Amino acid sequence: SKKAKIWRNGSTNELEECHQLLGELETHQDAWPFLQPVNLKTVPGYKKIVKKPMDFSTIREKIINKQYSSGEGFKDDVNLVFDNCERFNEDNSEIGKAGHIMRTFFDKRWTELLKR
Ligand SMILES: Cc1ncccc1N[C@@H](C)c1cnc2ccsc2c1
Repeated sequence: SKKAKIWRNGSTNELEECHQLLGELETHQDAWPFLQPVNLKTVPGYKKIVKKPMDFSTIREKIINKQYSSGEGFKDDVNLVFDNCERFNEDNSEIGKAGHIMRTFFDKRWTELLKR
């Protein structure tokens, strides 16, 4: 059978690890642009430019509703948040800068999570 991935704390419950990491993302000081879905009615162009909107509250709902079968699906949605941010926002804008900071933070914690 597929070898169980052993996570940082020895748990094989990777979705619990993802839930904990989501909490760290949500409480990060630079998380504010990503906490709720972008309002497609009030942000001009967003609906057309960003094909698959994603945000931390939607990811939380998906964890709670067991819509992720593995940590990979969680990781892909978190990266979608940051990819959408780069697509729509200038790198040197307030939101663009927050996205780069949050992506760097996530990448570091994700790597730590995958180490024994
Ligand atoms: C992540 C993102 N990308 C593009 C546009 C918006 C957003 N975030 C929303 C919450 C948002 C919506 N409105 C404002 C107004 C000032 S910052 C901010 C942030």
